[in-house]
Amino acid sequence: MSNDHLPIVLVDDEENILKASKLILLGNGYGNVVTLSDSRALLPFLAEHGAAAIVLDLFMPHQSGLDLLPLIAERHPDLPVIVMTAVDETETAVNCMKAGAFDYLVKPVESGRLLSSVAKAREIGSLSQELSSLKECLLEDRLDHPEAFSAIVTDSKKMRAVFQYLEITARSRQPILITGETGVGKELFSRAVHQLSGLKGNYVAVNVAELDDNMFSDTLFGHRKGAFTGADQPREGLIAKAAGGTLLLDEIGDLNGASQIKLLRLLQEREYYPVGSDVARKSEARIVCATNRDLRKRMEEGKFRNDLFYRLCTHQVRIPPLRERMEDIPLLLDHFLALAAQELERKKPTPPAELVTLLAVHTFPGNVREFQAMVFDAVARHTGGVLSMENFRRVIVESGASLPPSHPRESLSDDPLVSLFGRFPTVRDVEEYLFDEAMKRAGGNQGIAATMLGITRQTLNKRLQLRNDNEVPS
Ligand SMILES: Nc1ncnc2c1ncn2[C@@H]1O[C@H](COP(=O)(O)OP(=O)(O)OP(=O)(O)O)[C@@H](O)[C@H]1O
Repeated sequence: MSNDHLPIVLVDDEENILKASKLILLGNGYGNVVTLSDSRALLPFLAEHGAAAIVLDLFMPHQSGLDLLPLIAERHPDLPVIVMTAVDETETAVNCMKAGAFDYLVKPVESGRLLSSVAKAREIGSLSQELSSLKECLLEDRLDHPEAFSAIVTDSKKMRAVFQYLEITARSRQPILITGETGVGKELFSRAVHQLSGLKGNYVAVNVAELDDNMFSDTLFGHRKGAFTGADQPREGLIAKAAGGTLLLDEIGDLNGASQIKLLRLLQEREYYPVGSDVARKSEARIVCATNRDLRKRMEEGKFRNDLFYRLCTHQVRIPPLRERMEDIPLLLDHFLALAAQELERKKPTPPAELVTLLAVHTFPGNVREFQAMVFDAVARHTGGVLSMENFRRVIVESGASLPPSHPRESLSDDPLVSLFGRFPTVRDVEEYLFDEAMKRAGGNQGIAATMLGITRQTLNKRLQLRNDNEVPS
């Protein structure tokens, strides 16, 4: 749960300082700032309302900041406290930090310094609260809003952990990065994040891989009338369209370099300039990014900026590929059979009992999207009775059940056969593998290899001969 709705609490016995600090914060987008001139009111206030961060004076009558610090740390361990004092002594500063202070500012405090400290404190506080909630949720295996995930058909524990993580992080103002191979359902997750966020504005999605830098600025930031030739009318960008809502930047791993800098600025400053305008606009849209690329690899290749990656990955989820959650196959099969039957206006066919076993040997490089297409095609070809396995068999054999290049065989080490052959092997695959292996270990001696294989030398010789004859010369 994000702490954005909670107040920033300023505690100081000097009214002037309270007023000045409050004005600085209000003028910079902090809508909820509470001032307390009597330090004794702080703990009861926190117990009733909570806070996103506290700015605390040290020397106050009745209850000093130094007395309060350990009490706050004990009762509200995730709450960051910024100490703001006239005492410029290293020893005091060290004592405060030891007692749990998040930062130490010496009066008079420059407004930029106060703002950056409060912004950091709020961010850290939010993350630490999220972490505590996440631990709690995982320990209790709890899901508070299962309805947000109703479009995602699954029976997988890995997916449930992703749901739990998103429940906690969806309300934060930080961007969320959703990664996963093509067709795993990233768009569905992005919609679930929007629903969970409680934001009332629009959900807007855009594929940024298709945009060059000019188009990126124009599409996201909009333009002023007359900003460039042909700009006869002003254009509202997608950030404005998604104000108070969510903007999904899909295929973020393919975003061009120049636009990456603009996006980083947008995320850091939360403001942007429409094309042709020098008046900054506040961005009120929550950003979700999705990609099927490996962003770390893109960084190593120099195609994705490090600073943008680290800005995006505060909240990051990886949606597991279908082959890592084969327990989803029966549910998805049933779901897509019903969907296909409804769409094609026919009776939902009954799948043969062995179909799930056949599907389990496939590695689904196109993930759920591929599976959905397979089922729809089978239902379209279905002529009555029990659903034919033939269509599924053909697709699996034709695909060679090969893995996408980004996922090498080692990643499937939990299934030794798939790990060895890249798919569930045919008898012929196994036979050829065994013959080659035996010949290798026997140093090319057919007699020894035949003994190892438990067949006669003649049989081995015949099989090898046959294979050589069938091999297409390269
Ligand atoms: N768990 C699921 N339950 C039901 N439908 C799903 C599930 N996962 C994916 N789908 C369906 O599979 C299709 C592909 O999903 P989606 O477009 O969200 O994938 P993606 O991860 O965004 O892919 P890409 O990286 O190619 O954009 C959609 O039709 C989606 O509705």
